[in-house]
Amino acid sequence: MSAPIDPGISDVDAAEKGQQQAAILASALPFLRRYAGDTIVVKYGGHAMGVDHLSNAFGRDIALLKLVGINPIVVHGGGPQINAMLKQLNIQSTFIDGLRVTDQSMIDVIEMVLSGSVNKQVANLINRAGALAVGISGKDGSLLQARKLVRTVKDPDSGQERELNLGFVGEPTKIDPRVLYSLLGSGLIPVIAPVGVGEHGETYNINADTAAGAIAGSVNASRLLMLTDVAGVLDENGVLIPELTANEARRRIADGSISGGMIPKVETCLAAVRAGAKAAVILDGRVPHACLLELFTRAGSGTLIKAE
Ligand SMILES: Nc1ncnc2c1ncn2[C@@H]1O[C@H](COP(=O)(O)OP(=O)(O)O)[C@@H](O)[C@H]1O
Ligand SMILES: CC(=O)N[C@@H](CCC(=O)OP(=O)(O)O)C(=O)O
Repeated sequence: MSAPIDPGISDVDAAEKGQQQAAILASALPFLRRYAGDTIVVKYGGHAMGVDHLSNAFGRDIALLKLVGINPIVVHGGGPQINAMLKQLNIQSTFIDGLRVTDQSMIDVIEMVLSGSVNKQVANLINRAGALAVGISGKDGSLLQARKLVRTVKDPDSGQERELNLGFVGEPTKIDPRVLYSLLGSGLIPVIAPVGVGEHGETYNINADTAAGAIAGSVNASRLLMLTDVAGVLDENGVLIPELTANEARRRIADGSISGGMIPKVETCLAAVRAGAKAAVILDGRVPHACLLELFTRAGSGTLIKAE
């Protein structure tokens, strides 16, 4: 009998461990069959990006999905990275309902951070894990077409509607998915920065959740996974809500128990399932291998928002 490779592990232990690993792999079979050939859009959040062991696990998850015959498309954020760059440049920014008010002095910086450093870092994470990812901006191939987002609020005193000026914040008007199909058809993984292009070639800053939802709808993704820095949507006592209907989501946004950055996330999930995605999940990006846990185990996690 040959000696075990690791002197600390006996042959019996190694065989047992091998059996366990094989059983785990085999238990993924029904899930692999369910998603084979499907397109899955993953929103990779700014906060979930900052930690090395989590981002390496994310890169490996996406590479693994591709290598088992699923088509992942990654849309990334970069809010914290934009904050850091604006701070270095002494530019203040404010948020309204989770959206960064974006003036002329910021839009070039935001485009540089999102389409430049962050986009390439995310693609590189996946490439290092053994699959081939290509980083593009939403402007490439006119993928993410947009117009200025108009938000109105009711003035509490007069009761009249008034327009908020969010500057160069865009909302998607049309997705041209040809560049995505071209990359997917060549066995590549698209990694998209949430920067949109207007009718006259102008650049728009699009919330990454919103961009991911619009893209998921346009390619009829079977799942939209939104990785973030909390367990999912929490109720007023901080307890995870495992499943959310459209009505309950709207009620919770109106009563303020869903606020800030969670608003675009939930609105996006609702819009994505309305537009054709079969389900959307808000997931805890602080958990290593959150994507694999969600797709390949019965445990699942986070908050599921389903088509009604
Ligand atoms: N009901 C809620 N459940 C969970 N998080 C919420 C809720 N309401 C507001 N939030 C806030 O939304 C944040 C997630 O949004 P955001 O910071 O934009 O995430 P990301 O950077 O991952 O896109 C949470 O960290 C939390 O502070
Ligand atoms: C309009 C708007 O708010 N755009 C976002 C784009 C990046 C983003 O959404 O990043 P996270 O997913 O990391 O939050 C911003 O400027 O921060």
